[in-house]
Amino acid sequence: SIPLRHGAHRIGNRTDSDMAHWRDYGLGQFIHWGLYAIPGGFWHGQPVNGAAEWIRSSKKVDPKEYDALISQFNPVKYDPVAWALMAKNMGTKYVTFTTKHHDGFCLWPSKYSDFTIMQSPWKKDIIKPFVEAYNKQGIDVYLYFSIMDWHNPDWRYELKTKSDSVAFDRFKEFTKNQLTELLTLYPTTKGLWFDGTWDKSWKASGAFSDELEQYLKKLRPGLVIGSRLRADEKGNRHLDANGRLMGDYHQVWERKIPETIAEVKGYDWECVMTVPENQWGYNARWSGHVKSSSEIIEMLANCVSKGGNFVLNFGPKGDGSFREEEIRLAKEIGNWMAVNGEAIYAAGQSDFRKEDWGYYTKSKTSGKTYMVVFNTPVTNMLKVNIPKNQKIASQKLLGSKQVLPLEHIEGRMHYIRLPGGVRQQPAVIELQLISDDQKKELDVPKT
Ligand SMILES: C[C@@H]1N[C@@H](c2nc3ccccc3[nH]2)[C@H](O)[C@@H]1O
Repeated sequence: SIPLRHGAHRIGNRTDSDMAHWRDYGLGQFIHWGLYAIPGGFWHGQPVNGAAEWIRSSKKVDPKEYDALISQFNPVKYDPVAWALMAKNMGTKYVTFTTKHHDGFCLWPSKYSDFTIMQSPWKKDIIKPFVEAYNKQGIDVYLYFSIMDWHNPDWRYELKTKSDSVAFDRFKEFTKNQLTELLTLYPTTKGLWFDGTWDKSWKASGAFSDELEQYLKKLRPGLVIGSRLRADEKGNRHLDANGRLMGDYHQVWERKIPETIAEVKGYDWECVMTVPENQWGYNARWSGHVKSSSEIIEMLANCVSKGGNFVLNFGPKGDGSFREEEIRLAKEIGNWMAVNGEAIYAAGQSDFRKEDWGYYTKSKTSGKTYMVVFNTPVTNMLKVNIPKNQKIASQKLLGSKQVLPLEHIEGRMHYIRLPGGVRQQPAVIELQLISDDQKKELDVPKT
């Protein structure tokens, strides 16, 4: 292997309890909120193509004109307690919240910037009440932080000259100071979600990104940081020059889900997903396909069946209120999670062969296997191929606890008959399995 000083420092996944807790989340919420929510995808009355939180860049807005949005940021409907309750009712276990997106606007009172919530009419810390409200609901908080910062004059896309490097050295110090602020002001933060690290300047800063990660983890032992922060000294990201993951989980899955379990490569991972096609910040005009709760639940089950977490994004409006579609989605997902959460929470990949009707998950706590059924066959007969030395002791519909008929076909092939009827959401069947020898004991008549 290639000798690396700033490549992966660990072979395999983290084995500590903080990471085990992260692995068990199943369902998370992402929140993108900032100045971009004010224009909401429109500029001078015209819709702007691209993601709403990128409007400054995609519309090539005059920085002074964009930054002047700060004078309009006065979210009178911001209610973190209500936000946290909506998340709780959705069944959310962790939340990732934008402290600073690419535009450089800080939602916390940073001492190192003149472009923060304190310079807006709101004049109060947004993050602190948010963290308190979510923690009160038992939801862990992760802070999103964009390394790329369009507002900071020392930011560079690439380091061409000596003066670029001098400026970028100042920028790296600024970055480290802001991250220290965040971990100090919000000590219950469980992890940092880095973004904006794809440019050449950062790829040339592998050593710094490595030292920064080690510094942050020393400041907060147990902190969870994904693979989007680091670069190795050769400019590789996510995987180092030896193909090893740099970070605690694979953070490449933005708006995409691994097709096969092979693509997961055994790493911890999470998928972050938007409701419309590609809008993270509030956009007044959602064009294209908007996902239904059924589609979102299908993605959630898909991720958990492959050992990952699924994080759904919400983009509050500039005034701090949520749009109707997102409020409805949170409710519908929450209704399903209330009945079927045991198939998602502290669950992961099962050893059953994937079938067309949907996904298997396996609970790490109950040991039970779950069938999350999306595509009911016209026969209502669900194929189940039982792995060697295992038998199904019971098969029940979650919610109704109704025992379903099990028919042996041949060999390890069985059918489970799903009750007919139209369903809006996927049905979940709980399988209680026992090993063959256990079954023999059970079959022996009591003397
Ligand atoms: C989690 C997501 N990451 C940001 C982003 N910017 C991108 C530019 C190019 C390609 C992908 C991107 N994702 C999005 O603005 C959002 O914050």
